[in-house]
Amino acid sequence: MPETLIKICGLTTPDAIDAAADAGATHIGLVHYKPSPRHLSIADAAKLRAHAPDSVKVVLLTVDMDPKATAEALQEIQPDVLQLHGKETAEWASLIRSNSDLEVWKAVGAKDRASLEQAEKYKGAAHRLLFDAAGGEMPGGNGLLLDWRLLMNYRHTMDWGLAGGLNADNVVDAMRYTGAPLVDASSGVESAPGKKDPTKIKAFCKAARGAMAAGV
Ligand SMILES: O=C(O)c1ccccc1NCC(=O)[C@H](O)[C@H](O)COP(=O)(O)O
Repeated sequence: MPETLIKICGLTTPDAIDAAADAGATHIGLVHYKPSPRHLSIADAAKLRAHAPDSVKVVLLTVDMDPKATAEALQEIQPDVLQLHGKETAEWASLIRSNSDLEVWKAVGAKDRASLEQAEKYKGAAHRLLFDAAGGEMPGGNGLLLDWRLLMNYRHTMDWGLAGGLNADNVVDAMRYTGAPLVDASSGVESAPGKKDPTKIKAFCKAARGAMAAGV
């Protein structure tokens, strides 16, 4: 059985990266989006990227960033994954994919089955879909729970992941109901918006890894 991937998103300090890596996260997310409480400048994201150990893959998150600025950010930060969290088209995802060695992920607000089906247009353009709760104030990181029933028995045609309001208390049920191969948490492992809590990160990773080991 493949390992469930665990992404801790919106990290802003070296200590938080260490906490995620030590807890067994497979991916860490760095947000470059000015309105977010987790926003990092390109220079700060590059410093944190350099701090990240080889055991974790670094995911850079952008929102509708123009192609030139995206290319500059990728050059500077050298992430392993680019997560497009706005209204980026499949053509745009495909262009990035074909011009880089990056994994490209597309976040999709899952509000009904039709939104899942529409996301299939990213097949071949993005490597993975990240289903997140729709309708928050910000494009992501809202701590809103996605209705897992939408994903139950859904026949996925692409690699995918589950985000939206996950925390140590609900991640096992989320995995059980949806069979998610990747779980992603941000607000649920914070003590305040933008402030990651090492204890909550540890508890989240422990719960997800425990569920994985139990074959959930
Ligand atoms: O985290 C942010 O502040 C953010 C801002 C703008 C776009 C995306 C953002 N985060 C994306 C993520 O991958 C989050 O982990 C995901 O939306 C889940 O967040 P949460 O519901 O808070 O766990």
